[in-house]
Amino acid sequence: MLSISGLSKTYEARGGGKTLALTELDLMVRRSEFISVVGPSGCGKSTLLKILAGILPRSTGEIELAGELLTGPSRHIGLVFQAPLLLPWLTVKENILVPAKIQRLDLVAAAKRADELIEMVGLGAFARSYPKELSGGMQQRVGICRALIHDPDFLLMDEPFGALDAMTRETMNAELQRIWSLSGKTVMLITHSIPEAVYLADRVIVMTPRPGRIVDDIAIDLPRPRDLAMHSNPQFGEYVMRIRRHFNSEGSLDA
Ligand SMILES: Nc1ncnc2c1ncn2[C@@H]1O[C@H](COP(=O)(O)OP(=O)(O)OP(=O)(O)O)[C@@H](O)[C@H]1O
Repeated sequence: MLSISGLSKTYEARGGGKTLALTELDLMVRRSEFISVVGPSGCGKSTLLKILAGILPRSTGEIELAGELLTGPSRHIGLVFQAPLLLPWLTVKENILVPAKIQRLDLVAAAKRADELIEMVGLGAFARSYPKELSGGMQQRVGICRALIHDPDFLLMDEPFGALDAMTRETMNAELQRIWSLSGKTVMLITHSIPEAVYLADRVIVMTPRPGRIVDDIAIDLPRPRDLAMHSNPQFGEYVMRIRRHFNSEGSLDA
C-alpha cells in the first residue's frame, strides 16, 4: 500500500537556520495493515504525516502510495487530526459532506455514504445535530467519518484521541478497532500512548529523537478482536516494555 525509501526532511528558516526533522526513513506498509507510530516529542512524527498527506514537501526520498508516486495530496488518503475542527454552523451530516463538496464528488452517492458512515460509528440519532450538541468523543467520530467520505484506502491519524479523557479514549480505541475491521482500510496512527499503540496495531514503529528515523518495527502478535482485558495480558505488557526501553527517563512518551 505504501512504500517510503530514503525519506528526509530539513526545515529551512528564513534566517538560514536548518532543522533536520527526518532522516533515512524507509517504511513499507501492507494493505489493510494497522500501523502505530510512537516516538519522543519533536522526533518528526507529524512531519512524516504531513509529507504523506501531500501538504509538506520532502527534502529527499521516494514515496509510493497505492502504486503511484506521491507528488501532492492524494485521493487515497483520509486525514484525522487531534481536534476534529468541525464547522459549528453545519450539522453532523453536513460536516461529513464538506470534503465531498470541495472534491466535487457525486453528492447523492456521498450523502448515502455519509448515512452509512454515521451508522457505522453509532451516531445514527445525531445526523442532524450540531457539533456543540455532541461530546468530544462523538465529535471525533464525526471527524473520522469526514476523513472516510471519499472512501480513501489509507487513513492517517495524528494523535486523534489526545484531547479526550481516559475513559472516552478507551471507548474510542475500541471503536476505532471496530471501524478498521469493518472498513478494511490501511491505518497509520500517531500516538503518544504506548499502550494505545500496542492495543490497536498490527505493527508498532518506534522513532528516534530528532532527526527521526525508525529504530524498531515490532509485529504485534496478539489475537483480535482485542478488548480492554488485553491490557492485563502478559504478552501485551512485554510489548509495552520493549517499546519503553527505547526511551530514557526524559523520554516524553506518556505511560
Ligand atoms: N514549520 C517548521 N519549521 C521549522 N521547524 C519545524 C517546523 N515544523 C516542525 N519543525 C521541527 O521539526 C521537528 C519535528 O517536528 P514534528 O512536529 O514533526 O514532531 P512530532 O514528533 O510530531 O512532535 P510532537 O510529538 O511533539 O507532536 C521539531 O524539532 C520541530 O521543531
